[in-house]
Amino acid sequence: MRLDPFYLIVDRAEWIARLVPLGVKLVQLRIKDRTEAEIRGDIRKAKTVCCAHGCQLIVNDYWQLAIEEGCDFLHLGQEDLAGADLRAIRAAGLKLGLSTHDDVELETALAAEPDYVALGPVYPTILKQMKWAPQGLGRLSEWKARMGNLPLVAIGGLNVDRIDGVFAHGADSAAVVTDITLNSDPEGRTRQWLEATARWRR
Ligand SMILES: Cc1ncc(COP(=O)(O)OP(=O)(O)O)c(N)n1
Ligand SMILES: Cc1nc(C(=O)O)sc1CCOP(=O)(O)O
Ligand SMILES: [Mg+2]
Repeated sequence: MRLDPFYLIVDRAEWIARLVPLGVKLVQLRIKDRTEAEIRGDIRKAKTVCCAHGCQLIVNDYWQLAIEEGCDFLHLGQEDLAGADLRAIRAAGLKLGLSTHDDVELETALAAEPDYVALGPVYPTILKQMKWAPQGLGRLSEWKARMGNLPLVAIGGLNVDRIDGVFAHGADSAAVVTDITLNSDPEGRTRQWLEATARWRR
Protein backbone atom coordinates (compact mmCIF):
# COMPACT_ATOMS: atom_id res chain seq x y z
CA MET A 1 0.00 0.00 0.00
CA ARG A 2 1.22 3.50 -0.84
CA LEU A 3 0.29 6.62 1.16
CA ASP A 4 0.18 10.09 -0.28
CA PRO A 5 3.24 12.05 0.99
CA PHE A 6 1.04 14.87 2.31
CA TYR A 7 -1.10 13.71 5.24
CA LEU A 8 -3.37 16.47 6.49
CA ILE A 9 -4.94 16.15 9.96
CA VAL A 10 -7.90 18.33 10.96
CA ASP A 11 -10.50 18.48 13.72
CA ARG A 12 -13.64 19.41 11.78
CA ALA A 13 -15.39 18.32 8.61
CA GLU A 14 -15.45 22.01 7.67
CA TRP A 15 -11.67 21.93 7.23
CA ILE A 16 -12.05 18.95 4.94
CA ALA A 17 -14.65 20.79 2.86
CA ARG A 18 -12.26 23.77 2.60
CA LEU A 19 -8.97 22.04 1.92
CA VAL A 20 -9.59 18.67 0.25
CA PRO A 21 -10.91 20.26 -2.99
CA LEU A 22 -7.48 21.91 -3.38
CA GLY A 23 -6.00 18.47 -4.13
CA VAL A 24 -5.36 16.86 -0.73
CA LYS A 25 -5.42 13.06 -1.14
CA LEU A 26 -4.95 11.86 2.44
CA VAL A 27 -6.74 13.39 5.41
CA GLN A 28 -7.39 12.39 9.00
CA LEU A 29 -10.41 13.51 10.97
CA ARG A 30 -9.08 13.88 14.52
CA ILE A 31 -11.87 15.14 16.75
CA LYS A 32 -11.57 15.55 20.51
CA ASP A 33 -14.17 16.66 23.05
CA ARG A 34 -17.35 16.48 20.99
CA THR A 35 -20.44 14.34 21.35
CA GLU A 36 -20.79 11.06 19.54
CA ALA A 37 -23.62 12.49 17.45
CA GLU A 38 -21.46 15.44 16.39
CA ILE A 39 -18.55 13.18 15.51
CA ARG A 40 -20.81 10.88 13.53
CA GLY A 41 -22.14 13.89 11.64
CA ASP A 42 -18.62 15.08 10.86
CA ILE A 43 -17.57 11.63 9.67
CA ARG A 44 -20.53 11.57 7.27
CA LYS A 45 -19.74 15.03 5.90
CA ALA A 46 -16.05 14.21 5.60
CA LYS A 47 -16.82 10.96 3.77
CA THR A 48 -18.98 12.73 1.23
CA VAL A 49 -16.32 15.35 0.44
CA CYS A 50 -13.48 12.81 0.34
CA CYS A 51 -15.47 10.51 -1.90
CA ALA A 52 -16.17 13.35 -4.34
CA HIS A 53 -12.48 14.29 -4.53
CA GLY A 54 -10.75 10.90 -4.50
CA CYS A 55 -9.23 11.57 -1.09
CA GLN A 56 -8.48 8.84 1.46
CA LEU A 57 -10.24 9.59 4.74
CA ILE A 58 -8.74 8.23 7.96
CA VAL A 59 -10.80 8.36 11.16
CA ASN A 60 -8.87 8.87 14.39
CA ASP A 61 -9.77 7.08 17.64
CA TYR A 62 -13.46 6.29 17.00
CA TRP A 63 -13.18 2.77 15.67
CA GLN A 64 -16.79 1.78 16.42
CA LEU A 65 -18.14 4.84 14.60
CA ALA A 66 -15.76 4.18 11.72
CA ILE A 67 -17.18 0.67 11.39
CA GLU A 68 -20.79 1.84 11.70
CA GLU A 69 -20.28 4.59 9.14
CA GLY A 70 -18.65 2.31 6.59
CA CYS A 71 -15.25 3.99 6.67
CA ASP A 72 -12.21 2.18 5.33
CA PHE A 73 -9.22 3.53 7.26
CA LEU A 74 -8.60 4.12 10.95
CA HIS A 75 -5.79 5.58 13.05
CA LEU A 76 -5.25 4.42 16.62
CA GLY A 77 -2.73 5.30 19.30
CA GLN A 78 -1.35 2.65 21.61
CA GLU A 79 -3.93 3.26 24.31
CA ASP A 80 -6.70 3.28 21.71
CA LEU A 81 -5.36 -0.01 20.38
CA ALA A 82 -5.41 -1.61 23.83
CA GLY A 83 -9.14 -0.85 24.12
CA ALA A 84 -10.11 -1.70 20.56
CA ASP A 85 -11.50 -4.89 19.04
CA LEU A 86 -8.91 -5.54 16.36
CA ARG A 87 -10.79 -8.51 15.03
CA ALA A 88 -13.95 -6.43 14.53
CA ILE A 89 -11.90 -3.69 12.86
CA ARG A 90 -10.33 -6.15 10.44
CA ALA A 91 -13.63 -7.97 9.85
CA ALA A 92 -15.13 -4.63 8.80
CA GLY A 93 -12.36 -4.29 6.23
CA LEU A 94 -10.76 -1.26 7.83
CA LYS A 95 -7.13 -0.48 7.17
CA LEU A 96 -5.23 0.57 10.26
CA GLY A 97 -2.50 3.07 11.07
CA LEU A 98 -0.80 3.01 14.49
CA SER A 99 1.14 5.58 16.51
CA THR A 100 4.54 4.79 17.97
CA HIS A 101 6.90 6.76 20.18
CA ASP A 102 9.42 4.22 21.47
CA ASP A 103 10.83 0.74 20.93
CA VAL A 104 8.18 -1.09 22.91
CA GLU A 105 5.40 0.71 21.06
CA LEU A 106 6.98 -0.20 17.73
CA GLU A 107 7.06 -3.89 18.71
CA THR A 108 3.42 -3.70 19.82
CA ALA A 109 2.44 -1.94 16.63
CA LEU A 110 4.23 -4.36 14.32
CA ALA A 111 2.62 -7.30 16.10
CA ALA A 112 -0.79 -5.87 15.19
CA GLU A 113 0.14 -5.95 11.49
CA PRO A 114 -0.90 -2.39 10.70
CA ASP A 115 -1.07 -0.75 7.26
CA TYR A 116 1.27 2.03 8.36
CA VAL A 117 3.20 3.08 11.44
CA ALA A 118 3.52 6.71 12.55
CA LEU A 119 6.52 7.97 14.51
CA GLY A 120 6.37 11.16 16.51
CA PRO A 121 6.91 13.75 17.61
CA VAL A 122 9.73 14.24 15.11
CA TYR A 123 9.99 17.91 16.17
CA PRO A 124 8.40 19.73 19.11
CA THR A 125 4.66 20.14 18.68
CA ILE A 126 2.35 22.78 20.09
CA LEU A 127 -0.80 20.78 19.39
CA LYS A 128 -0.74 18.63 22.47
CA GLN A 129 1.39 17.82 25.47
CA MET A 130 3.65 14.87 24.79
CA LYS A 131 5.61 12.78 27.23
CA TRP A 132 8.26 11.96 24.59
CA ALA A 133 11.11 14.27 23.64
CA PRO A 134 11.36 15.12 19.96
CA GLN A 135 12.59 12.01 18.14
CA GLY A 136 14.78 13.73 15.54
CA LEU A 137 15.32 12.70 11.95
CA GLY A 138 17.73 9.84 12.71
CA ARG A 139 14.97 8.01 14.50
CA LEU A 140 12.90 7.97 11.29
CA SER A 141 15.72 6.14 9.50
CA GLU A 142 15.96 3.68 12.38
CA TRP A 143 12.21 3.02 12.28
CA LYS A 144 12.24 2.58 8.50
CA ALA A 145 15.03 0.03 8.73
CA ARG A 146 13.02 -1.94 11.29
CA MET A 147 9.75 -1.72 9.37
CA GLY A 148 10.78 -3.01 5.96
CA ASN A 149 8.24 -2.10 3.31
CA LEU A 150 5.56 -0.93 5.72
CA PRO A 151 4.75 2.78 5.16
CA LEU A 152 6.20 5.17 7.73
CA VAL A 153 4.38 8.39 8.66
CA ALA A 154 6.33 11.25 10.25
CA ILE A 155 4.36 13.51 12.61
CA GLY A 156 4.99 16.34 15.03
CA GLY A 157 6.13 19.89 14.41
CA LEU A 158 6.35 19.50 10.65
CA ASN A 159 6.25 22.47 8.33
CA VAL A 160 7.00 23.11 4.69
CA ASP A 161 10.71 23.64 5.36
CA ARG A 162 11.02 20.29 7.14
CA ILE A 163 9.41 18.15 4.44
CA ASP A 164 12.50 17.16 2.47
CA GLY A 165 14.32 16.18 5.67
CA VAL A 166 11.69 13.68 6.76
CA PHE A 167 11.51 12.05 3.33
CA ALA A 168 15.30 11.91 3.05
CA HIS A 169 15.27 9.99 6.35
CA GLY A 170 12.81 7.33 5.24
CA ALA A 171 9.32 8.73 5.83
CA ASP A 172 6.71 7.86 3.23
CA SER A 173 4.22 10.47 4.36
CA ALA A 174 4.38 13.68 6.40
CA ALA A 175 1.45 14.41 8.73
CA VAL A 176 0.64 17.97 9.73
CA VAL A 177 -1.88 19.91 11.81
CA THR A 178 -0.96 23.38 13.03
CA ASP A 179 1.36 24.45 10.23
CA ILE A 180 -1.85 24.55 8.20
CA THR A 181 -4.73 25.08 10.61
CA LEU A 182 -3.05 27.92 12.51
CA ASN A 183 -1.64 29.54 9.39
CA SER A 184 -3.07 32.92 8.45
CA ASP A 185 -3.76 31.48 4.99
CA PRO A 186 -4.60 27.76 5.36
CA GLU A 187 -5.51 27.38 1.67
CA GLY A 188 -2.24 28.98 0.57
CA ARG A 189 -0.24 26.85 3.01
CA THR A 190 -2.03 23.72 1.78
CA ARG A 191 -1.01 24.59 -1.79
CA GLN A 192 2.58 25.01 -0.58
CA TRP A 193 2.47 21.58 1.03
CA LEU A 194 1.05 20.04 -2.16
CA GLU A 195 3.83 21.60 -4.18
CA ALA A 196 6.59 20.74 -1.69
CA THR A 197 5.50 17.09 -1.55
CA ALA A 198 5.00 16.74 -5.33
CA ARG A 199 8.45 15.24 -5.93
CA TRP A 200 7.75 12.54 -3.35
CA ARG A 201 4.41 11.66 -4.96
CA ARG A 202 5.87 9.10 -7.37
C1 LIG B 1 -0.70 10.00 11.70
C2 LIG B 1 -0.91 10.09 13.17
N1 LIG B 1 0.10 9.79 14.00
C3 LIG B 1 -0.06 9.87 15.32
C4 LIG B 1 -1.26 10.24 15.85
C5 LIG B 1 -1.46 10.30 17.33
O1 LIG B 1 -2.39 9.32 17.76
P1 LIG B 1 -2.61 9.12 19.35
O2 LIG B 1 -1.30 8.74 19.93
O3 LIG B 1 -3.73 8.19 19.55
O4 LIG B 1 -3.02 10.55 19.84
P2 LIG B 1 -4.32 11.40 19.42
O5 LIG B 1 -4.09 11.90 18.02
O6 LIG B 1 -5.52 10.50 19.45
O7 LIG B 1 -4.35 12.49 20.41
C6 LIG B 1 -2.29 10.57 14.96
N2 LIG B 1 -3.50 10.97 15.39
N3 LIG B 1 -2.10 10.48 13.63
C1 LIG C 1 -1.51 14.40 17.06
C2 LIG C 1 -0.07 14.19 17.21
N1 LIG C 1 0.46 12.97 17.51
C3 LIG C 1 1.78 13.01 17.63
C4 LIG C 1 2.60 11.85 17.97
O1 LIG C 1 3.81 12.00 18.13
O2 LIG C 1 2.02 10.77 18.08
S1 LIG C 1 2.42 14.56 17.37
C5 LIG C 1 0.89 15.17 17.10
C6 LIG C 1 0.64 16.61 16.82
C7 LIG C 1 0.87 16.97 15.35
O3 LIG C 1 0.50 18.31 15.21
P1 LIG C 1 1.48 19.39 14.58
O4 LIG C 1 1.66 19.03 13.14
O5 LIG C 1 0.71 20.65 14.76
O6 LIG C 1 2.75 19.38 15.37
MG1 LIG D 1 -5.76 8.44 19.67
